Amino acid sequence: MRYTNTKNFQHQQQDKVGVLLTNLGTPDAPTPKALRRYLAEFLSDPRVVEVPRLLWWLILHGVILRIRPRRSAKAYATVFTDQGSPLLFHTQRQCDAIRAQLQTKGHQQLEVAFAMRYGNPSIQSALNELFAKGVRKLLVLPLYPQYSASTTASTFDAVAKDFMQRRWLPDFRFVSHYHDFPPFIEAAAQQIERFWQQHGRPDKLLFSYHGIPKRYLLNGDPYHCECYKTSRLIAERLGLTESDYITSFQSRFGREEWLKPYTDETLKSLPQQGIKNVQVFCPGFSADCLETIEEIAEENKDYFLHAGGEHYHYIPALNDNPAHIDALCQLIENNLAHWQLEADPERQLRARKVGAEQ
Ligand SMILES: C=CC1=C(C)c2cc3[nH]c(cc4nc(cc5[nH]c(cc1n2)c(C)c5CCC(=O)O)C(CCC(=O)O)=C4C)c(C)c3C=C
Ligand SMILES: [Fe+2]
Ligand SMILES: [Fe+2]
Repeated sequence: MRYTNTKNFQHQQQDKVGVLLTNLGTPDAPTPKALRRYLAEFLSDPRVVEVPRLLWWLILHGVILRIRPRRSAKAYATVFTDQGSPLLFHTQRQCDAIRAQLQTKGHQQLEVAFAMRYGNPSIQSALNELFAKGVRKLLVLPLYPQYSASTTASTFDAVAKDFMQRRWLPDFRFVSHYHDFPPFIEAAAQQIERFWQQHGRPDKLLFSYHGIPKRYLLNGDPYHCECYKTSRLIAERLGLTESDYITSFQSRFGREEWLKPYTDETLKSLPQQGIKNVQVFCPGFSADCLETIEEIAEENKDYFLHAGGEHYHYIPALNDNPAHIDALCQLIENNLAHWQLEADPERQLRARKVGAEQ
C-alpha cells in the first residue's frame, strides 16, 4: 500500500494538539557495532555532509565506517552511565518536565513526546504514537537554538519524509530557531550566574558552539550569525564587555575548513596571553552529550592546562533546569497560539465567555 492509513478516525472526535521535541540522536550503546549503525545513518544524511553522493558513499563506506566506529565507541563509553546516553536521558527528562508544566498550566489535552533525528526513538515512531492518540495539530520543536541546515532542516526533512507516506496529515508548525528568545537567553544567563556564585568569575568566558564547514556559511547558512547573536545577548544580559568573552566553534570533522576560531586552538593559545582562568559554556547544546562532556569538559580542559592554564571549568548545559523548561514551555505556548484553545473545549468555552463579557 502506498500510504499509511489512519485507523482511529471517529466522527466528532476532538482534535488533539501534539508537541514533538527532537534532538540529534545517539547510539543505542557505546559499542563499535551500535556506533557503525548510528554513524552510517547520521553521516549518510546529505544535509550533514554536502559532498557529491557517489564520492561520499565510497569515502563513508570505504574509510570512515571502518575506522570511526571503534574510536567513537571509546569516547562514548566515557559518557554513558547506567541510565544510558546523556543526550537521551536529558531529552527524556526535558520532555517529562515540559509535559508536567504544560499540564499544570491547564493544557490538559496536549500530547508531548520526543524523538531523535538519528537512532531511537525515531521521528517516525514518535509520530505514529502521537497520531494514534488523536493528534491532528502538530508542533515540532527541534532542540537546536540556532538554525542550521545540517540540524534543523534535516529534522524538517525527516518529518516531511514521514508525511509523504501518510494519508491524513495534521495541521503543522515547525520552530526553526530560538537563538534570541528572551526567556532562553535569561535561562542561559542564570545558569552562568549560578555557576559564578560557586566558582567566581573567570578571566574569560568562552561560548563554544558545534562547528559546521565554512562552506555552508558561505552558501547562506545563518548558523554562524545566530551563534554570535546568542553570545552577544547572553553577554549583554550578564553585563560583560567584548573583552570578557569569546565565541568559538568545536567538533571539527574531516579536512576542510570549519567555522573559526576553533575552540581547541583558542584554548591552547589563551595561557600565552596571560589568561589562566577560563570557563566554557555551550549555548548551542540544549542537553549535555558527548560533545560537551567528553570534548569540552575533558579533552579541551587538558589542552588548556597543558598550555599553561590554571583554572578550567565547564558550565553544564541547561538540560532540565527549571528556567530552561520555563523558556521552552513559553516557546511552545507562543507557537501553539489559538490551537490550544480550539483543542480544549473547556478553555474554548471560558475564552468565549470572557470575550462575551468584554
Ligand atoms: C560530519 C559533519 C557534522 C556536522 C556538519 C555536524 C553538525 C552539528 N552537530 C551538532 C550536534 C551534535 N553532534 C554530535 C555528534 C557528532 N557530530 C558529528 C558530525 C557532524 N556534526 C559526528 C560524527 C558526531 C558523533 C560523534 C563522533 O563520532 O564524533 C552530538 C552528540 C550526540 C551524542 O550522542 O551525544 C551533538 C549534540 C550540531 C548542533 C551541529 C550543527 C550546528
Ligand atoms: Fe555534530
Ligand atoms: Fe566531538
